[in-house]
Amino acid sequence: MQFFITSDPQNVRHIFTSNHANYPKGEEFAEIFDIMRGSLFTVDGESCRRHRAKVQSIICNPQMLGLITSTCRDKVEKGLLPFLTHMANTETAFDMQQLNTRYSFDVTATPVFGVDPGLLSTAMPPLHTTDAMDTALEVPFFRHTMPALCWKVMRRLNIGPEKRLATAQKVLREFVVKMIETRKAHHRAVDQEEGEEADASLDIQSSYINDPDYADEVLHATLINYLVAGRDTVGTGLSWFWYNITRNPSVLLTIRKELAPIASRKAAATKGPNAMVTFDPEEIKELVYLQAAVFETLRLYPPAPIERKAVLHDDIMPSGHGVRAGDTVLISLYAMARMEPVWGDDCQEYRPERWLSDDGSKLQYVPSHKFLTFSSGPRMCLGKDIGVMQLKTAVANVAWNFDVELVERHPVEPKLSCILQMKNGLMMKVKKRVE
Ligand code: HEM
Repeated sequence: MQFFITSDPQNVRHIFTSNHANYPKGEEFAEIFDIMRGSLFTVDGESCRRHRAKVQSIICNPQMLGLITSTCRDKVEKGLLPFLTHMANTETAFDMQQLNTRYSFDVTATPVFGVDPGLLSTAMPPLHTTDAMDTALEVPFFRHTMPALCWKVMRRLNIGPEKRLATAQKVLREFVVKMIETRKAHHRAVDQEEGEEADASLDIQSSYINDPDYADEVLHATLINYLVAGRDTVGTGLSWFWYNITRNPSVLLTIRKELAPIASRKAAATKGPNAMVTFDPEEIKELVYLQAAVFETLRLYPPAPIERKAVLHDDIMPSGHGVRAGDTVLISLYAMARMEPVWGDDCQEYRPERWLSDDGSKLQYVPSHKFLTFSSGPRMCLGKDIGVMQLKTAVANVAWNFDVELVERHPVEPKLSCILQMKNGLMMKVKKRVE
């Protein structure tokens, strides 16, 4: 098998849009991510169209969007801010990456299962499930880079990284089964109490449980797919955002300037020693600089740093390179963000202004084949607006109420994984901000 590796936006447009039928995810992709096999993430063609339509109808439903938004608001106000207040009062350093994992896991899993896993509660429970998710995305990175025969032999013998992966997959499946059971028990209890009146509360899993297209294995894969789509991307994006802010403090000042008019309207209602101004997702929706700062992080540190496609038929790329049926195409989003022909001389700099019109009042249109962070074409991310809302809400609330600093000499570097986490976490300190 041959790899064709590219970071050329014209090739990307060809692969993801103009000739996308020739570049499916392919059978090997489904094998590499076997924990999600049968879910939208791993399928092509007609099956993909059916899965996508179902996901779209679920997450675009206004009631579901309302639940996702209120979960986000609650987790920020009752989880994230109290935790940071405690860290500020006790002047304790903490791992911001781990905190973001707790936040993004809870905001994702609560609407998916209709049960709050409570990772962001004051008890700070152990992170067995999220650790398992990390492993479930780390080991496939190595599967991408070695001949399939090698990792399949290791899987058969249950040795090396494959042994870790098997354990992680078991933890994840058990978690999903437990959440399904918890929800069913809740439904039964409500039905008994209220007789004929069915439980009208909302969650994503209920839309799948009685659907014959989603038998056990596919149901589990689908629910895990939701967790990965939401938790890994948002959590990772947040960590790199705070890292960028510690290196570019002027961006934080500009974000606060944009938040100030909303904050001053709310300040009168929030007096008291530990009082904080909090921002609802709806209130900050239109803030363009905040959005630009988030996009700039997602450009430089795309949570999913590589895309992989199979080649069905021989083809010629816009760059003039030929690919053959059976080849594999890899696209490095991380490299693309750092290429002068794509983003200009200052491509390595963290500069939210590149996203704004000259007077700074509007976001500029950037085509998705250049800003590939949410993918492009018919397989583009379905949760982009949700993810951006969850990122902006966490950022606005923390940015307004706290000063942040990186613990001195803490080594920040990416981990080798299908998700761009930090290898050593992100050790930070926060101080309660006095205006
Ligand atoms: C910062 C946040 C996010 C980023 C950067 C992101 C990025 C991506 C990327 C790169 C893909 C394509 C994956 C591939 O080609 O294999 C994707 C697909 C997808 N995303 Fe997101 N995502 C984010 C948040 C979310 C959220 C919050 C949800 C759910 C509510 C979501 C739902 C989906 C779904 C369902 C797909 C599959 C589309 C398909 O395969 O046809 N995403 N996302």
